[in-house]
Amino acid sequence: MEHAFITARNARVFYGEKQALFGIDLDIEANQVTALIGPSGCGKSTFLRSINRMNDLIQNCRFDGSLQIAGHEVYDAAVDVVALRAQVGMVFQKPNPFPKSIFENVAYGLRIHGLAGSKVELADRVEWSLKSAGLWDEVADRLDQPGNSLSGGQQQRLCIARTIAVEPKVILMDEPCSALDPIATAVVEDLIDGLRKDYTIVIVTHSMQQAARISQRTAFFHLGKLIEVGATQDVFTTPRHEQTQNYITGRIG
Ligand SMILES: Nc1ncnc2c1ncn2[C@@H]1O[C@H](COP(=O)(O)OP(=O)(O)OP(=O)(O)O)[C@@H](O)[C@H]1O
Repeated sequence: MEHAFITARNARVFYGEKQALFGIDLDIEANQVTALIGPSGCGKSTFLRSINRMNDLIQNCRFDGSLQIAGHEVYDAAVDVVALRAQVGMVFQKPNPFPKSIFENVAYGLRIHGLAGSKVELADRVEWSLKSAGLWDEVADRLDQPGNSLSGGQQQRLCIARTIAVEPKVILMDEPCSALDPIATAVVEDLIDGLRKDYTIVIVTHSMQQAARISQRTAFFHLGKLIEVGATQDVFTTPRHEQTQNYITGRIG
């Protein structure tokens, strides 16, 4: 049997003495959007951040178990974490462009990862990334202006462009639309749907409507455990567990 692109086996995460994830077994398929849902504090973000070892940046945070991407153990001591985070990019809740120009926001990662040889190549790659993020037409004539002069939705697409620029395999998104208005949210949701043909996307969302709109698979977490995972439509229409049912009908969370 073929393995899923990302596999978590008995994944446990601790913050000091406190255990936040309890033995997560989860398969994430390539070129799909997988939504992580569940009540506040259930461990969605902790799980998301363990995929690219963002949790390493939190003091006292420890991972146990196995997490593999394309058959490679992410927590192997030999893993180059900087390279891993380029391969497994992340988009955050609040758009966080660098305090640099629109162009530099995208070019920066290309430079530090040595992905553009010449000036022309760099400019081409920036243009391609901004096009892929659906932002090019809005910024082509103002590339030298600060990234934070853009609207919230544009800034989030700039952050997506920056992530895409370094050619990741996986894009992690932690509530990427929660700071956006409904119109900007719809634009970013359309973008995510388009991106999945080239990337594997894992998204944490508080919005069940959003999970239903954009994901193919949904994983429901509760109190640090993975309660159920399945095709999004099945999880929302015929959940197998009472806790899932309670959450999606608004009784908990
Ligand atoms: N930096 C940290 N230090 C200590 N405990 C933490 C830290 N981050 C998260 N936790 C704890 O780990 C558990 C899971 O938190 P996590 O943020 O992953 O949940 P979540 O489902 O993403 O919540 P939310 O939807 O509110 O963002 C919670 O009990 C939380 O208090």
